[in-house]
Amino acid sequence: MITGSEMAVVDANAEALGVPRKQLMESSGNAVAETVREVAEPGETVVIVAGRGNNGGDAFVAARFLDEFDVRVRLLGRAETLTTAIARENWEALLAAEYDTRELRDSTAIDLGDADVLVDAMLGTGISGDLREPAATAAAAMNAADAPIISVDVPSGFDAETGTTAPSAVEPDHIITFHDTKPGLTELDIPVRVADIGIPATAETFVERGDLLRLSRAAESHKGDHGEVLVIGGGPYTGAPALAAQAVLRAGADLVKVTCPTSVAHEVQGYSENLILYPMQGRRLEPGHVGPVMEYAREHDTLVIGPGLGDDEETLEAARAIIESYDGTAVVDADPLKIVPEVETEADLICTPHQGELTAMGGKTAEDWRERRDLVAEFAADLNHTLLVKGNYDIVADADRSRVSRTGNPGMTVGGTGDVLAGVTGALAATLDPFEAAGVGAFVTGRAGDIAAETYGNGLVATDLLDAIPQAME
Ligand SMILES: NC(=O)C1=CN([C@@H]2O[C@H](COP(=O)(O)OP(=O)(O)OC[C@H]3O[C@@H](n4cnc5c(N)ncnc54)[C@H](O)[C@@H]3O)[C@@H](O)[C@H]2O)[C@H](O)CC1
Ligand SMILES: [K+]
Repeated sequence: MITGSEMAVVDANAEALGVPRKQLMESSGNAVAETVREVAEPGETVVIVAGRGNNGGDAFVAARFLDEFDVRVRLLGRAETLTTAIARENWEALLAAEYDTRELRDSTAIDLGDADVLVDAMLGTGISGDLREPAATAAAAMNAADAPIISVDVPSGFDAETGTTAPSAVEPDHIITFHDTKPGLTELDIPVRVADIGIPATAETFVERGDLLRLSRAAESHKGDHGEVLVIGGGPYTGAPALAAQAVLRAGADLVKVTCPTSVAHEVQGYSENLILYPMQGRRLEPGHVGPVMEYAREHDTLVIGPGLGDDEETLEAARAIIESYDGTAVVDADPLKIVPEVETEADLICTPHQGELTAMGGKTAEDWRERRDLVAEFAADLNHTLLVKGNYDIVADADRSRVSRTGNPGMTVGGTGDVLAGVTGALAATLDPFEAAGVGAFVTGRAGDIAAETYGNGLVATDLLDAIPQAME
């Protein structure tokens, strides 16, 4: 089962993998035509009611595939109002070949009188709200007609996000849906056929450009609140927390604060005047810092804990206390990763180990990415946290899902790119769920590395990635 918005991601990912939407539409339309052939008898009249988007586009393709079949096809639609280029191209192909197309200007005068079969291609996954005119009147006319109705993808008026049906919706007798069934569709108790439209399986496995659609959706639902992130890092390594914090800002968070030992505060500040510091007395994180750090932590949407902290025993003890008393989303990177398998916490952790850190945590790795993905997924389920395992293919998994991101390049083995990844992921986790944040974080950071490599090749450094993050998120 797949929701309408998830379908849009997969669809755009298919395009990124070289299978453009117009090609998918060709398969969709073919499948619609096949269903019509099953429902209609030779010599009958099939009336297709087409909407303005790609749902209508599917029907235009279907009309072309039905040309050789012994039925009369009449197509009702409004060419000048089509909203997508591929629907328009398929409409124009019908006009050029002189198919029987008719303008549907006024659906109060819709004439379905001689139809033996109706095809409902008005609205698919692109619907928002109840049916508006002229679709509502056309739906009523179709429902009132005697002919069986075939709905394309979903009944027009059905919301593939929530699985709810508008009162004015088309009431079909058959549904031909694409790629996978949609939530609530089978509960309608109408025969549903699912057509394979040639979307590569990896359009759902790989994080690709389509996944960036999640960013605009998150921006809409969070209405201007892009999150506040606290980075807890620094000690033996001074640059790491500063890199992570700058990555947080580049990835679009509203505010970042860094809590780091006073011994490195000056250096962290030196990286950027945009960073706000909460210094902790001393040279490294210690158990005595936990109280005040937790107070800061509660004021933020997400934490990034680990960059540059080091592996001193007391530091790890403090890190453990912080993670155990936190209940939001936290990205855990570098040395504190090794304590994750033993921590008990309400927090949602996104752990970002490289292969070595993964094995130190007790996880397993393999040469083949599919095997590695399965091993990481198993380990994520054991931990009950999200894992983002860095490598030439980054593997992201939580207790029940896994994804693979293929962006990035060998130049990124330079120090500091992991800190950037932790920051980007921490920023994204303020508006996305942890699994999505990890997937998009891996994709965006690798893509920023690819953009940086265009200029610097193998000589790229972590700060080059920072500048490329906004472009990598487009
Ligand atoms: N996902 C895939 O892989 C493929 C899906 N295909 C088909 O495309 C539709 C979705 O197409 P889209 O253009 O996004 O939207 P729709 O055609 O469903 O509708 C958009 C159209 O409708 C107008 N509109 C929105 N809400 C309403 C309303 N409440 N009342 C009236 N009109 C409304 C809006 O303004 C637009 O003009 C999917 O379902 C599949 O059928 C392709 O085949 C490619 C592969
Ligand atoms: K439809």
